Amino acid sequence: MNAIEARGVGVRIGAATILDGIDLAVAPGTLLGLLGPNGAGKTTLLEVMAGLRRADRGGVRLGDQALAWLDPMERARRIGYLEQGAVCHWPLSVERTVSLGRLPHRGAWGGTSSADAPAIEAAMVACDVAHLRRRDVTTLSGGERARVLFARCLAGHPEALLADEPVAGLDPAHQIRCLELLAARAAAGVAVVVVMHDLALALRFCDRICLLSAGRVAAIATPAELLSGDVIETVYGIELARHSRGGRPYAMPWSLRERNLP
Ligand SMILES: Nc1ncnc2c1ncn2[C@@H]1O[C@H](COP(=O)(O)OP(=O)(O)OP(=O)(O)O)[C@@H](O)[C@H]1O
Repeated sequence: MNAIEARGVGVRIGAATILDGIDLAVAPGTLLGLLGPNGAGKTTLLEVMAGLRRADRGGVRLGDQALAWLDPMERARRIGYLEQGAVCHWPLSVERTVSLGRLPHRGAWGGTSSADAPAIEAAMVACDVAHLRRRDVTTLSGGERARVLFARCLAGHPEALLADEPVAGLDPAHQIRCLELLAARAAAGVAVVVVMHDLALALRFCDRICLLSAGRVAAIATPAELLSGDVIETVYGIELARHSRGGRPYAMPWSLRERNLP
């Protein structure tokens, strides 16, 4: 059974169709990259899959249950959502911020459990922010803050993890570390969806890639399958430089197909 699945999801805003009949199933143990040009609908789809935005058509299933019928606390416990932009509104310490990822596990009376402290510590270590634990999150650099918010998400041990551009703003070492962490969560049985713009990293790390274009699915395939055709070039209007390493094909954006930019 799929851990999380969008079925026929359609979203309209005013007169605009933002998403149109999206079917996307993510099995446990899969790291799925959600890619596509700016404005293709990636964040909108992730918000629908996280239960943060209502679809006008279709819906989302988490395991064998309709997401819309889940109690919000259970939904927060089972789905980890990392929003785009690494925004922290409150001047909390790093450790306290990461501990907020455990809130959905609190009982009706708000009590902590013995699983909280190890989960918080492991998430801080995994995201390389343990040394910042006493710092006020609002004083961190953008990349440090992004890692803290990622740690908050990991600390909740969700069964589906939806991350919107988690590697944006990270240096190359922390980008690789972040994607290795997501791959490790997937290997542990989590269904992971990661929105990204870095084609080379997506092709390198993701098990499958869903390519969105103007609110529709242009392709869902493995990196090798995608690179055996030209759907990536067509969707982005670019030429790729193709390579392979250790038998695994990858590519990087090389040039525009048409020079119609200013
Ligand atoms: N409140 C809104 N009113 C009008 N249009 C909106 C609104 N919210 C989103 N949109 C439009 O919906 C489309 C999809 O937006 P979305 O943020 O999902 O795209 P995206 O693929 O995540 O883009 P990016 O790669 O730039 O982050 C865009 O054209 C955006 O302008």
